[in-house]
Amino acid sequence: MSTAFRPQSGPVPLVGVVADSKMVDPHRFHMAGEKYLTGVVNGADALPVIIPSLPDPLAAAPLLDRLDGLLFTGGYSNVEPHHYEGEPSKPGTLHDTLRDHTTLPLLRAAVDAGVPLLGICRGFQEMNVAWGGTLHQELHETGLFMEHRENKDDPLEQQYSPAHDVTIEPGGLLAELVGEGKQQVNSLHTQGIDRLGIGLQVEARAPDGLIEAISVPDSKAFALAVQWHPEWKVNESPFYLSIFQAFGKACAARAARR
Ligand SMILES: N[C@@H](CCC(=O)NCCCC(=O)O)C(=O)O
Repeated sequence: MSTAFRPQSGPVPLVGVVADSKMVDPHRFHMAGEKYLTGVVNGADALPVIIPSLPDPLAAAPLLDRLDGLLFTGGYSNVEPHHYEGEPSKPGTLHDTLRDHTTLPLLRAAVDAGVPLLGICRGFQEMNVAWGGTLHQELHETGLFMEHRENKDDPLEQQYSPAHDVTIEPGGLLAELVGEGKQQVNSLHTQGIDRLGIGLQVEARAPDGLIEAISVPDSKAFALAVQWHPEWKVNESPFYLSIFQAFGKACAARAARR
């Protein structure tokens, strides 16, 4: 599937994609995974722009004025536990302080401003924390859940292949999109929702009861976050594609109001 942007009727939505901050040799870079960018192009029919996680975070208002949507991506780093009064991370845990400082306030600001947003994996966990929820830091050590991690030694295709069902909860955005019932999703995460954020709605659960998708029911605009990775070969899964298309439709509606 070409990633060349397909012309469409109406103004082209501009979608901000949050960046991970990483040191490459002596310099700090701000990066977003390619599959998120192509997911925005091929799944949401929109133009992606990377939003840096600067030491002095960008002011939200002028940014949100210019954006038609925001994608909060997955990432190997974990939200720092002090953001949810969690126990200190295990030694060697990867964090991204700058990303946390950008995304946690930006999520709230985007909902307040009526900017559509989609959260994926780490972005899903950020939404829960931004709404006052907490995380299990090592799901596999709780004894409460099945294995949700990928095997990093497997080929990527296998890591991102369907791993378990999720049951779509009645009355939410996902139920509107695909109906209640079960959907197959991939699973590449060590952490997960413990206490649900205040005012968030559960959209889907794994067979072990773990919350796998949430939304902000009182948001003026589309505000959904999922623990799995719908950006992975988005055009090859009707379920994954329906999520990005619903997000893209909300972004296009904002663009059309400009
Ligand atoms: N670090 C968190 C979130 C996991 C996550 O986002 N994994 C995907 C990383 C690679 C990608 O962007 O696809 C956790 O471990 O729960």
